[in-house]
Amino acid sequence: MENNNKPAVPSLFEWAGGMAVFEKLFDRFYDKVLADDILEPVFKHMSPQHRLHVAHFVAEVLGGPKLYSESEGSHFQMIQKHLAKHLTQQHRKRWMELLLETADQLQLPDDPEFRSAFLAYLEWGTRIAVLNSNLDNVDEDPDMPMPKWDWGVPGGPYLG
Ligand code: HEM
Repeated sequence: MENNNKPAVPSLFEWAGGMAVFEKLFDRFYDKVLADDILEPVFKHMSPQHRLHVAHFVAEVLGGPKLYSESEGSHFQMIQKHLAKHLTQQHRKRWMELLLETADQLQLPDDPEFRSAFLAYLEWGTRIAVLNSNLDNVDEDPDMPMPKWDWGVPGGPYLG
């Protein structure tokens, strides 16, 4: 029988703390990127909106509002932004390292359930970014939907 008293499972976006958390996370992160020897050359020409767009993209993937796809871009456009950037595993690893360091500094939830899902998405997304960055074009539907990431095997946060 269905248990109607079960609390609703929050999205990863809600559990992380909402949009202000994502905007601050990527703002601090790109400050670090621009001060980093390995990543600065890759990002030195990024637009002033870049950090906000990436924050909104990731927030949307994790269950947040559709700010990115409804007014800033699309999954297809995001893929296009990485084409021919010739990213390496060294770039990707430093990107991951700085983002996770920032997440710790801003005290994003550090429960195993949230962090394993968050890390899984970042691993997936950054590896695809590297793959696409070594292509000149991709044969994808321009209307392809945004990816959606959820809690995975744990199914939700540990609520005690
Ligand atoms: C989960 C992983 C990632 C996501 C969600 C993501 C998302 C995005 C988005 C949304 C844009 C477009 C921003 C805009 O509209 O201004 C973008 C552009 C870009 N991304 Fe990523 N990205 C990821 C990983 C990476 C990695 C690992 C690198 C390199 C180490 C990278 C390098 C770039 C570059 C160079 C641009 C173009 C910047 C410019 O406009 O000059 N991305 N990314």
